[in-house]
Amino acid sequence: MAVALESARPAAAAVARPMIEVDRLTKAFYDSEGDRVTVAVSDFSFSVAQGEFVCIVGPSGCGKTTVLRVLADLEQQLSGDVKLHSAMPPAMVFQEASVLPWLTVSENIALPLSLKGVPRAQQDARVGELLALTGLGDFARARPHQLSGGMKQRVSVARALAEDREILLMDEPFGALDEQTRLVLQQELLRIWGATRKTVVFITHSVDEALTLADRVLVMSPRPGRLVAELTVPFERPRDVVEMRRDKRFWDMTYEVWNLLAAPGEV
Ligand SMILES: Nc1ncnc2c1ncn2[C@@H]1O[C@H](COP(=O)(O)OP(=O)(O)OP(=O)(O)O)[C@@H](O)[C@H]1O
Repeated sequence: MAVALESARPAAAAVARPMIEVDRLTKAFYDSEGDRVTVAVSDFSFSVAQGEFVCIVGPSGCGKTTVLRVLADLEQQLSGDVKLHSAMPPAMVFQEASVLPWLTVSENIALPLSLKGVPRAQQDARVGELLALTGLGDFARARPHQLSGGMKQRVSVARALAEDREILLMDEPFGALDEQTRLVLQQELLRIWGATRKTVVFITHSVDEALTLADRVLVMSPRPGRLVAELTVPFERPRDVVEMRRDKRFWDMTYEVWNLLAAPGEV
């Protein structure tokens, strides 16, 4: 089954229209003989509204990346219904910064545009905007080996934004970074998201990262991943990633999610 892409709907309907609708998704992986090996995700349903930031948390191996790959139309042989109400396929950011070492920061960011044959002047203008948006202005001509891990990941985010796709899929993008860099990039991502209002699905192992970023957190069970709970995150925006850690509700919710992860029940 291929993921269905739809044309964007008229702006009048754009307030809280669903951008992503997943209905009873089940995905199993088979060995070469066709015998079932692993059911990664089972009967998983959720939706994401336009402009919403949703985080998915769950134990290792519960199928989080599989869900993201399904949304990116990278998986075949699944059951259920997956609809993306966007004219363009989603952009993706992975855990490992996927920058090309022989290209400069600007060239890395411009890559999706140059591959599409976008005229050079347009590329330059877009790259200029993205360098400013992601705080990389001083590093336009640097090559990846001259960058820290956090900066490389900024390049990955900038490149994912280059084509201005409506849906951004992020698979543990800050998972390989130290705690302090992670916090800085969470704040940056919140600012970028505030400026662009993409529809974001963000996977993380970190409960506090999910609560820091998301409008809603989906909690998955151990494999086969099912939806255990769906929590609305009450913190007002714009958020300050440090200040919000002084809020008792933040720790109460952290505790609640940890309890769900420790003893998953069915919704
Ligand atoms: N191509 C594949 N072939 C066979 N099994 C696979 C394949 N991809 C994923 N799996 C299995 O599906 C299950 C879910 O994997 P997935 O990577 O989606 O989990 P995850 O929640 O993202 O894990 P983690 O948090 O550790 O990254 C795992 O048991 C994994 O071994």
